[in-house]
Formats: sequence, structure tokens, C-alpha cells
Amino acid sequence: MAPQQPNYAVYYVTGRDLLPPGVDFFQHLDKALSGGHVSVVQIREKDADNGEFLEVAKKAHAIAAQHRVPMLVNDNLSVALCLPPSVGLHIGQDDIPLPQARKLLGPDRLIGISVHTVDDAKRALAEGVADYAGVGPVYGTQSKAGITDDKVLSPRGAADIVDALQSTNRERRLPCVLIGGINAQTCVRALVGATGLHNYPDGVAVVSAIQARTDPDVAAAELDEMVASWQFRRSFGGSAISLQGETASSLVQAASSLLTLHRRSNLGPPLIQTLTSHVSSTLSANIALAFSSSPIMSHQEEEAADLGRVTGGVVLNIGTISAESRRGMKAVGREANKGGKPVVLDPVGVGASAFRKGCVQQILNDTQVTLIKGNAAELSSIAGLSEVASRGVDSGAGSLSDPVGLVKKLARKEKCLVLLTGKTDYLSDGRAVLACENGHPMVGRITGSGCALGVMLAAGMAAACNKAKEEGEGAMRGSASMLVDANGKDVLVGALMGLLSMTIASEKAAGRGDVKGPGSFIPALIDEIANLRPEDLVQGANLSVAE
Ligand SMILES: Cc1ncc(COP(=O)(O)OP(=O)(O)O)c(N)n1
Ligand SMILES: Cc1nc(C(=O)O)sc1CCOP(=O)(O)O
Repeated sequence: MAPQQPNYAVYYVTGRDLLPPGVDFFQHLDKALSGGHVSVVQIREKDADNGEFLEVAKKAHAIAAQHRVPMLVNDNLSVALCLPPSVGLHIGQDDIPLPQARKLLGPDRLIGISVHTVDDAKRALAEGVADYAGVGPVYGTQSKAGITDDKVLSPRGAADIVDALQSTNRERRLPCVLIGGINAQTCVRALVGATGLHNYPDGVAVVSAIQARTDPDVAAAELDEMVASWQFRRSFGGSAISLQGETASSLVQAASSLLTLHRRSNLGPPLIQTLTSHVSSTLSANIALAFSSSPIMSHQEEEAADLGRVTGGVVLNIGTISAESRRGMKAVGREANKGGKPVVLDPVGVGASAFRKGCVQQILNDTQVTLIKGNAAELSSIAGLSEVASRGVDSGAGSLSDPVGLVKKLARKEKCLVLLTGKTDYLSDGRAVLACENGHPMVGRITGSGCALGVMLAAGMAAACNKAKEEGEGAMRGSASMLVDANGKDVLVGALMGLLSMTIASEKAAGRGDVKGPGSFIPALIDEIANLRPEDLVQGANLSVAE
């Protein structure tokens, strides 16, 4: 008989040395489990001898049993064997081999295994005796010795391991939890980033995020809420959206209706925190205002948390990125993920230097972005293709052989929307691809129009989140994440609303009699965005569903 699988949502691993000063370990454990938000507990004693470990584990087991929380012990098979048969064992890669542990513990005890690489995961799956895996370290941590930067997986690295644990054998999907540096700030990013189209972690395992708190019950409740929000979002398709039954005209109609709501939202204009190039900052701010949004151009790490409470969306544009704005982007991205706010990544000129490439990889590791927008050279560079060369921040020689395939593949890999800009713009969520033929070549003759498009995309997606909030859609009202309330299709429609508004306004501006060239085009573009009506989208959109 196999052991009954517990709910792995919030898996608490104890670490007595992290207790707040003067607090009793057992009272703290009782409090941590009292709210019903810890679903599994593991007693981890790195410095105790067998006798002390057994004493601690016995008392802890009485508390866990009272709260009906399944318990395991860390590493120590003899301690596990001295406890009732419901107590399981978690082992690491350097501990007793899994098959031997199973033999000694019998079929009924829960056994977990730590996995740090894809090979560890494949082995654990092949051995077939573990009940779950701990995948880590996702982030840096002080709670385990020897975790150097090169060992940190990041959510994207964890995703490969989760995939290896689950995709090769659907019959026996090995549940897993993410571990290492997980707390209220990193939880959502870690879960979203480690989730694939079919494969996903079952929860998070934490030491310090609960053990170091004086209110461990509240800490557990916060994590539980975040895991539940993510599970809800995943259950209706995550960021991958089914456009089944939708036509280009129904999507344009939805974008037009969203523009109506956006122009007169009861929630007021969304605040778009725009970390962008100093070349395009003023134009982006003016276009945000014209597009019924409020711009704030702060790069400051120090105010990311305060601003993160009130922003509606975020743009991370690497046009003139510096060491200071790089730190700011990390902090702003983290706050946006925490609040479930849409994040646009504009990887300006990413192919032009190794520094820019490193910045983009770091952003993608740190932040779950909602949309990546780039030209052919930028997206080729991120996808590791060499079809289109970079010429500074522009595309150089070459052309994409399969733009539809590229946006789809990249969207799947990065679990976000992808917009490829060019003569035809392609927008994809990893399943469907929309092709938009709107826009005027005059935008290519002014600087910063692409950066301003990033702001309009963020504003459009923020409008979709506001719409969901106003209409009370989604079962999880008042949840930590607005993207949970806005369903995936809404967010795509929000991005489409931003794209059509910019491209159609540019056509209208370029067609005006008072526009003589790029100089007079800029104010005309701002005016046309400010005056754009929802019906202009319906009348002007040239959109098709490419796939
Ligand atoms: C759920 C979970 N995952 C991973 C670990 C780490 O275990 P291990 O590799 O044995 O390292 P130590 O905990 O012994 O330092 C864990 N304990 N729990
Ligand atoms: C115990 C442990 N195992 C890890 C692994 O990667 O296997 S990381 C880790 C420490 C987790 O502590 P915190 O939640 O405080 O970061």
C-alpha cells in the first residue's frame, strides 16, 4: 500500500536556530500549525544528536497530530523508525539511497527526496519509490549551508526540473515542492515561473519564512493564500489562453469595449511605473497621460515597495540600463509579481552587447513578466536564434523565417505573452497567434515610439485587471493577485487594446494635413491617442488570427 499523498501547498521545514529570541520552539510550532495553513511539516535538526532529535521529533509529532498535519523527519532514518508509522522521512542526495530507504521504512511511510538537477529528477522518477521531491534551491538562502550563487536554480531552472519529474511519465506524476528562499515576496514568481504547460509544482517548502516570524500562523496563511491564488489561476490555463471560438472581430470588439471602460474606469487611471530609457522618458510619460494612465518614471529600489502597492502595471525597458536601474528593476519586478500586476519587458537592443543579454536573462530569472515586446533582432536574440542581426537598438540584416513559430515558442518558454513588432505585429500567448497589420512607417522616424508602445501595452493589461476588479469576475475576489481575477483572455485583450490604440492612432496622426514630417508627427500622435475612441478600433483594426 502506498502512503496517502498529503496536500503539499505549504510545507513547513523547521529550523530551531531561526526562532525569534525568547520564543519556545514547541509553542511556536503549535501556533504555526494552529490556523490550518501549514499542510505538511518536516522536523529538521542539523545540530542535534540522535537522542535530542528523537526528543524534539516526539514532542513535535504530538503537536502535528493534534492539528492533523502530516509530519516527516529530515535525513535521520533511525529517528523516523522510532516514531509512529505515519511519520515520513525526507532525504537528500548525499543521504541513504532512496531504494534502500524504502526497503527499511516499508511501503506506508511518506518519503521525500531533494533534487537539484534534471539528472537528480530523472533518477528519482526512474527509481519510483519517492512520494514527492523538493526542488531547490530556487533562490539563495541562509538556511542551508553551502548554497553558492552557481547552485541557485531560479524559477526558470526549477521549471526544467519540474518538467523532468513529471513529463516523462504522466502515469506516475511525482508531486514536488519548491524550496530555497521562498517567502511572501518570492512565492508567486517562483510558482508561476516553475509551471509549464502540463507540469507544475504542488506547493512551496519554507524554513525562515515561517520559523523566523513571531506570527508564524499569519506567515503560513499569507503563503497559503498565494499558493491557492496561483492554483486557481493555473486551473483555468495560467498564462496560456485558449482563444477557441474567438474570431479576430470578436477580439477587436472586446478590445474596443475595454477601451470604453478604461477611459472612464471608476478606479481611476492606472499608475504605470515605467523604468525606461532617458531618451524616451518624456514621450512615454506624455503618451501614458494621453492614454488615460498615470506615468511614474521611478527607478529607485528604495521606493519599489511603496509604489508597488499603488501601481497598475510596470514597464521594464533596458534602453539605457545602468547598475542602479538594474537593481531598481529587480525590486520593482518583485513587487509587481507580489501584487499580481502586469509587467512588460522591453529588451531594447538586447543583441547589441553581452551586458544587455545578461540584464535580460537576469530580469527573466527574477521577475515573471506578463509580456515581452521586441523587434525581430531582439526576440531572435532572446530565443537564441541568429536569423536577424542587431544594429544597435534596431534590427539589422536578415529576416525571420517563421515569425509565428518564434512568438509561440518564446511565449511558451517564458510563460508570458510575446509581441513581435514589425511591418506586421504578431501577438501570442503560446497557443494562438494574432497578426496585426496596423501602424504607420512614420513611427520609425521618431525615437521612443516603441518604448511608448510598451507603456500602452502595460496600461491595456492594467485596464483588463481593473475591469475584472470592477466586474467582480473570478472566484477569488480580494485575493493577493489581480491577475488571478483577470482571466488570461482578458489580459491578452488588454495587450491587444494597447497595440491597436497605438498603431491606429499612428495611422490617424500620419494622415493629418498638419503633419509635415517626424517633428509635427509627435504632437499629432499624442493628440490622436488622447482622442482615440473605442469605435476607431473597430473601424480601423486590421487583425487576423494567424494560428
Ligand atoms: C522539502 C524539502 N526539500 C529539500 C530539502 C533539503 O534536504 P537535504 O538535501 O537533505 O538538505 P538538508 O535539509 O539535509 O540540509 C528538505 N529538507 N526538504
Ligand atoms: C533545507 C533546504 N533545502 C534546500 C534545497 O535546495 O534542497 S534549500 C533549503 C533551505 C530553505 O530555507 P529557506 O526557506 O529559509 O530559504
